[in-house]
Parts: sequence; structure tokens; C-alpha cells
Amino acid sequence: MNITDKVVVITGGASGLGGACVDWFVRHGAKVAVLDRRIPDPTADPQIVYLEADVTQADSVAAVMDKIAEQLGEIRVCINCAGIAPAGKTVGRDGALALDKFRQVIDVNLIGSFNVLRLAAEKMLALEPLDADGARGVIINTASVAAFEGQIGQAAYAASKGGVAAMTLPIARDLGPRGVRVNTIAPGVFETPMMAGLNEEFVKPLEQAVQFPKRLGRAEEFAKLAAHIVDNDYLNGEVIRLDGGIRMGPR
Ligand SMILES: NC(=O)C1=CN([C@@H]2O[C@H](COP(=O)(O)OP(=O)(O)OC[C@H]3O[C@@H](n4cnc5c(N)ncnc54)[C@H](O)[C@@H]3O)[C@@H](O)[C@H]2O)C=CC1
Ligand SMILES: C[C@]12CCC(=O)C=C1CC[C@@H]1[C@@H]2C(=O)C[C@@]2(C)[C@H]1CC[C@]2(O)C(=O)C=O
Repeated sequence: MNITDKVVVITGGASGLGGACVDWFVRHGAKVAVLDRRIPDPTADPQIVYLEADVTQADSVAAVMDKIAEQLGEIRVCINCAGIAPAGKTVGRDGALALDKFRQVIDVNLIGSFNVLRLAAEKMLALEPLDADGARGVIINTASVAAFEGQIGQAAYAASKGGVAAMTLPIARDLGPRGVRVNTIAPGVFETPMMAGLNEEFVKPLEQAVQFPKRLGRAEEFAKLAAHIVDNDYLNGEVIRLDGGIRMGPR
């Protein structure tokens, strides 16, 4: 799908990987709406529509989708980047991990992604196809290499991202017959505010664990893959690692 003039909804677009997608898609002629629970100064870029919502909330996300369709037009692309990555061992110094902490990570990363994509897909399915194949839209989710190699303290995070990876194919099967493709990117370790604040002592070994190039991923590299997924009409139902070949160890 050519992205020029297409409406692209990006969750978590106020920061990091989502923010890089916002920049990339705006630069390449898309109309971008950001859905985030934390909105930057809305006057900063008049080309972008910022809407505040929590991805876990059914009603407010539905209202935001209506508003985007009203303000920008036909929603053709949805990129789910909103997520959280708190760590917590199953049984730590203070005892068993609080169930609410585990639930919150599943709620934001897994249920939040599904909530957004189901409502975006509903909008896409109501649109006319764009080409002879019957293409109506594209959905991109963000998992993590933790879906496959969760580290110590990442039971909740790995479970949430494993869920995102696992739901990719069945959702592609649900929506494919009606012209919507669904793919997931599983990033390795990227330089974003989520990683900011980690000192050299933590970052160096992570960089060394990457096969090549020996550095953290750049957010723009994530955006480039998202753009390729949108552009390549034959890519569907796939989970794509973007990780420089890293395989995470236990810690
Ligand atoms: N940075 C990294 O190394 C990696 C990140 N990821 C995943 O990529 C995605 C983006 O991560 P980063 O850009 O690094 O993080 P980030 O912390 O820079 O950005 C996350 C954004 O999501 C928003 N957000 C969080 N919870 C929300 C909610 N309930 N409703 C609406 N918005 C919400 C935040 O406000 C923030 O703007 C996340 O899903 C993360 O798990 C996956 C693998 C590696
Ligand atoms: C980079 C990690 C793992 C992959 C992912 O999906 C999200 C991440 C952001 C938080 C990082 C994750 C990681 O690799 C371990 C660290 C760096 C984590 C923040 C603290 C962390 O657990 C650590 O410092 C380990 O030494």
C-alpha cells in the first residue's frame, strides 16, 4: 500500500519507536494520528493530530477512532507501539509478584494492542478496497524478542509479548479475507526513552550480545521496517525479529 495521503494511527506515538514512526510517516506524506496516554505540546507539529487515550479503555479508544475518521478521513494503517516494560521476579525480595502488576502488563501490552487493532480493523472493513487484490488496510503490532527469550524478571512482559506474537496469525486469518493484513515486529534492544537512564554498565553487555552491528537499534530502523510492511502487499501473518541477531540470555 502506498502511504501517501493515507491515514495512519500510531499508538505510543508520543515517544520512542512510535515517535520515530510518526516522523517517518509524516515525512513520507501520510496523515498521522497519535493515540497516547501522554500527549506532547500539541502545537509542536500542526501536521499531526494528537489524541489522548489509554489503550486499555474500550470506550475512549472507540471515541478516538471516530474522531480520527472524522478529522482525517479513512483509517488505512494502524501501528501499535504503546507498551510498558516493568520488571519483577516471580518471587522477589518482598515475596510473590503482586498479581495486579502482572495483570497491568498484560492489560496494556496485550489487551491494549487487541483493543486498538479490533477498533481500527472495524473502520478499515467499512472502507472500499484500494486495489484489485481488495486491500483495505494494514495493522502492525509491536512484540519483543522477550516473546521468545524472556529474561529473569520478565515473566509478565514476556507473556504479554508472547501473546502479541501468537495472536498475529489468527487475526491475519480473521481479517485477511476482507483485505486487512496483520504483521508484528519483535524488536531487540533499541535506544528509546524506555532504555534511557540505563548506565554504560548495563548497555555495554547488551550491545556486545548483538551479532552485528554491535550497538542498540535506532528507532528510525524500526520505522523503516514498519514502512516496508505497509508497502509490501505480500507480507502477512508474520512476526519479524528486528534485533541485529541478538539472542537474549537469562539476564
Ligand atoms: N525500546 C526497546 O528496546 C524495545 C521496546 N519494545 C516495545 O516497543 C514499544 C515501544 O517502546 P518504546 O518506544 O521503547 O517505549 P517508550 O516508553 O519510549 O514509549 C511507549 C509509549 O507508549 C505510551 N503508553 C504506555 N502505556 C500506554 C497506555 N496504557 N495507553 C496509551 N499509551 C500508552 C507511553 O506514553 C509512551 O509514549 C513497546 O511496546 C515496547 O514494549 C520491544 C522491544 C524492545
Ligand atoms: C531491552 C529490554 C528487553 C527487550 C524489550 O522488549 C524491552 C526492553 C526494555 C527494558 C530493558 C530490556 C532488557 O534487555 C533488560 C533491561 C535492560 C530492561 C531495562 C532494565 C534491564 O532489565 C536491565 O538493566 C538488565 O540488565
